[in-house]
Amino acid sequence: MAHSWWEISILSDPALEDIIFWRLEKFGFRGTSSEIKGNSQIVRAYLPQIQVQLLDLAALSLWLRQDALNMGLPIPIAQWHLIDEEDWASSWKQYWQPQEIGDRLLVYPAWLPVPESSDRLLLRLDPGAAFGTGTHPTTQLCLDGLEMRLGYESDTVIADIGCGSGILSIAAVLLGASKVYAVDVDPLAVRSARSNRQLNQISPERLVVERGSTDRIIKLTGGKLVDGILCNILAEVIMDLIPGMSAIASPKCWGIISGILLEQAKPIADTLEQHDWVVATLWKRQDWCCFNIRRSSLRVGSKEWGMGGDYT
Ligand SMILES: C[S@@+](CC[C@H](N)C(=O)[O-])C[C@H]1O[C@@H](n2cnc3c(N)ncnc32)[C@H](O)[C@@H]1O
Repeated sequence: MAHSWWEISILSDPALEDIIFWRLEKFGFRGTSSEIKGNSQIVRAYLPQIQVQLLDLAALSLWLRQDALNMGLPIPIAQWHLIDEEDWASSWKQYWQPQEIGDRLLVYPAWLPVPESSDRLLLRLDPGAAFGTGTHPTTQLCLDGLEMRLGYESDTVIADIGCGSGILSIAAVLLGASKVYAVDVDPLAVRSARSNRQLNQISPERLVVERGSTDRIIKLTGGKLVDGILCNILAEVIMDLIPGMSAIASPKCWGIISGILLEQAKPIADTLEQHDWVVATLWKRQDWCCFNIRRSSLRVGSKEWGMGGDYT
């Protein structure tokens, strides 16, 4: 039987975009897109019908109303209706266009014809029901960080925790990583990442995609430690995953960690430092931030060698 999906569209002041994305993500919405219409913006997102009750959507709308009032902005107009699986699959696609990210990547919807030539690395993607189209600021921050990291390294083994559509893992391979282990707790994400792996003609040996989290990485690598970690999940989840990240990290491991709102940066940075990570830089885009971290293996007495990030 075909599933039905909620399609929610929210008309608002563009200044509310971040908070709307954040609320939708917390609700589990996927395929989020935004479009500017005059002085306003429309954010659209989709969620399987069975995952949410009508009353929850009304509550979401009240939260958004409260957010707007707190920020002194016009109250957003949220509308929702049910669409069937086929309509869902085609409706959000029309709002998602090819997108250049950083200096080297071009994220390209799978259903568009492949361009004859491009001076960028083509990352073809059909996220299906998974998160990760490249439109979200946190994904973009991670891709920027990855591009910079892999520009200087070769023969790098990477773990992507919470791979979603596989966008970061595939970018890592395109940028030269020798092996990537991608995990996600959501079976739909695993399916999506595997099919995107195939779409980009990457072998299952070079990009391993499995269901799970940090503990699964240890099993997949046979206990070998990784050189780099990508993790773009919400701050609350990252907090719990930090010990697991330390357990899979080699002494020179780096990490690109995002999904963190600016006001959540300090507790996350403190916890990272307690687990022997140095927060080297903090990048921000809109209200979101991304930590570039590395293992604090260079210690002299209790003093660490490394740049402290400004995350207060
Ligand atoms: C915000 S999406 C990121 C997707 C993609 N990596 C990107 O950057 O666009 C977060 C993903 O993390 C997954 N996730 C949530 N908690 C997790 C956990 N404890 N371990 C592994 N994956 C998790 C979710 O299922 C979701 O696919």
